Amino acid sequence: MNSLTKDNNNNPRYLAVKTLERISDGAYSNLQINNVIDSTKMSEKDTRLFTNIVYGVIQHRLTFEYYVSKLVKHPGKLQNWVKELLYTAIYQMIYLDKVPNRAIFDESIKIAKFRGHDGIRRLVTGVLHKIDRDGLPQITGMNAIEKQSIEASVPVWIIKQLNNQVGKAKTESILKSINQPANQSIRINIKKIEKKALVKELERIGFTVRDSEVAADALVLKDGVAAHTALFKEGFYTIQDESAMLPVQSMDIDGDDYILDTCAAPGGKTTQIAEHLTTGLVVALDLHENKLHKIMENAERMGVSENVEVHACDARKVGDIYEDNVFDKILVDAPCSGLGLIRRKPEIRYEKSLEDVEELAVVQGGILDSVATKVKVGGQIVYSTCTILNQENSKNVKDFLEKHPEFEEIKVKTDLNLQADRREDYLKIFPDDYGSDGFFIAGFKKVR
Ligand SMILES: C[S@@+](CC[C@H](N)C(=O)[O-])C[C@H]1O[C@@H](n2cnc3c(N)ncnc32)[C@H](O)[C@@H]1O
Repeated sequence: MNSLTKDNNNNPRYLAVKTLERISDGAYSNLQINNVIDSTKMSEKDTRLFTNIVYGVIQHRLTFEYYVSKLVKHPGKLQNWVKELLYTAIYQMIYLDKVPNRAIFDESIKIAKFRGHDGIRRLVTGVLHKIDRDGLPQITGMNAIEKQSIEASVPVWIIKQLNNQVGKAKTESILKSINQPANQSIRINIKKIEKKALVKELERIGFTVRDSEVAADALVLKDGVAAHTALFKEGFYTIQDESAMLPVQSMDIDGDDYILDTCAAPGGKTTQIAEHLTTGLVVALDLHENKLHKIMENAERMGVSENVEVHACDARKVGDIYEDNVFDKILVDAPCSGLGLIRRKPEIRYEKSLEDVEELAVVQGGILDSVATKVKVGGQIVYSTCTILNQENSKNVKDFLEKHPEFEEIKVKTDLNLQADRREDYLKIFPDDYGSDGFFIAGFKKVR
């Protein structure tokens, strides 16, 4: 175990507290975590512990805030880093079976002493010993939704929306599933390698590999980091959630199609489209010019750059650039609140509000309206989001069909025929359905 030195550069618990302070000030968790991993010399084991603690505390933040509010006399007066330190200790005590409480206490008290003064050391020691002696405080004295919110660490407004839209039992099941670890899934580059051969290679270098229940070209990996292999660098696969593979699957692409991908960065779906093209082209747009290089980098790594063109453009203004009726297919993988990614990006739940959801729905509707004239008669638009609330999903489908009688909704098909007996044409995947991200996909055909 690391002991605290003056710079603490390699101590996973100390770094976790610092990283959590930055994230609670608004920094992105994945960027902060990657920065710390890249700029320090932690062992693989300590890197895993560091990442685990940071994500774990973010996932359970509301629960831990509640506990600390009951365990100290003046929670409002605690400095941020002391709160984060207590949360990291509580997380380890509850969720990390292999770490003995004694080690958690010693390390946490050392950090308290190093960063604070004797009073803080005494406070941290007192809180941890109280938990050890009496257990964690009961979550009581509030209504059922507030209790659910604290237990699952999900804001009340999200629970209320879900209760109204999918019912209490489904909401409960979603809440239970979102604090589980996310799957590590990859999409096979069908232009470069067959599934059987890739599985063999991955197993040879130590991965445990299984088929996905969601997407035929996906594999779910354990026991290694998919982004660190030569196979990844050489473009034999890319890292993508299983549900995120479904919008392109539903597009039924022909090799010579001319396709518009309106919200394309970092290019997960652009490269998937390009893998199906021979002489065809996918035009990938994104509002942010500085993100375009990511799309091309991915296309080059995957060996499909000849079939990809990129432009910076607000998708609500495609009318200024493209003629009407030119594209065979259009993908609108819209900017959204991302609530379907709650497992992979745990802080999303605290950052988004109902107002954001409503504002994003207006942007999404604007993009759909703007691309409607650009697809050929007989062509298709696929609309997708990685969120699970109706405002950004089925409501947009309904509004689009009302405004655009020249389109008909078509049933979304997937390679593995998911939810084949559903009543709706669109496909909704919730995070508890298969353990993949929540996603929404709808398809429209231009009939006149
Ligand atoms: C859900 S992400 C796209 C993910 C991408 N399709 C993939 O599979 O890798 C949405 C993207 O839309 C971009 N965006 C946001 N507003 C936009 C707009 N008005 N026009 C075009 N792109 C936009 C964002 O920069 C972001 O990269």
